Amino acid sequence: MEDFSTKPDLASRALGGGVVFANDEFFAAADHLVMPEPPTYSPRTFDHKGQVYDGWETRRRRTPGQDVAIVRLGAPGVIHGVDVDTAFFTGNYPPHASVDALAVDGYPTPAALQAATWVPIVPKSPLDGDTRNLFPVHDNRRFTHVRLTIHPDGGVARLRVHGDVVPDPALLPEVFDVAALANGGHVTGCSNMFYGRPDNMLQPGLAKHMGDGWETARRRVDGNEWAEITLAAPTQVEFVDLDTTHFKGNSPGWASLRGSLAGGEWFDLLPAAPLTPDTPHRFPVQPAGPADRVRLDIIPDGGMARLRVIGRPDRKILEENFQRHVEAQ
Ligand SMILES: NC(=O)NC(NC(N)=O)C(=O)[O-]
Repeated sequence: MEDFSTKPDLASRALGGGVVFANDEFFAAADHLVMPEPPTYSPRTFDHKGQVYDGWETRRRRTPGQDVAIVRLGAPGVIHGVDVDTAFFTGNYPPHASVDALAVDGYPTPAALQAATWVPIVPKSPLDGDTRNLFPVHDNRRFTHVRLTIHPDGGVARLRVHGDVVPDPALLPEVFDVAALANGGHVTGCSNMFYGRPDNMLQPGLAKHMGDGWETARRRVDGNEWAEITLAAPTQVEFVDLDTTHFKGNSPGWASLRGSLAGGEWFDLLPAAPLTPDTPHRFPVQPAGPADRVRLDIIPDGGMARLRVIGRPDRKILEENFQRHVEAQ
């Protein structure tokens, strides 16, 4: 079985995910649940409420019940697994958790979300403290929200909701970035990710710092490093952005981009071009037929903050993909 935790985190704040409701945040705010950075801990650090935690922490319950937090996914999609990470919660982690999901249009209020009928995706399950707790999910439907319930109370550092983004074509323009995670692009392979994961390149906005991009180790043998990205749909590519921002002493010397359709031969979208450190390059692409996959070669190695593949995707395929995951609802 494929390791679901390598798939994008649909709940991540990096994609615009957010906590829209929590019934109790006495010790620590539920907003921490969706932060993209790994959780941290500083022992014997107290604020006015108690020990400071990088997570969501409720008070000790003195009445029966559970605590809940509702998360709006940054990018709606099919959920392949959930990680309830209790990092640093030792004497105060919840002994059990369950997760439900919901598909809803528009921008519902917290009250409407609480009143909705949720679909169980992880039944009430035991948790371990101070560790990731991974639960596979088998449901082919596209969801927009998740609800974490902790039984009866305690602290959770992060809630990661790993899956495949399924964008709503009705909300997408004719021409857009078909490599963006938010639009359904995703990494399907890479030669080296020593310092930074290649799917960082597909995150929205400008890279915050060097750690927010794809970075390889220094290559000491012949050849070059590469990453392969599956696009949102077969696309006529018009522009490619290769952004080396923050990579000053470790930008690739050159880069090329090739495309392929339906597993066919690779063809050039951008023949090897020299790159400048710390620069958001934009290259026009000569129409060369549609591609549903691209391969970025960085020569010989280095870092890339962002990769954008801007083009005109096949609307019919976007629509079919969307319908496949909403029909079941
Ligand atoms: N030492 C603690 O962590 N105590 C309490 N939590 C905080 N945040 O102080 C508790 O009751 O779980």
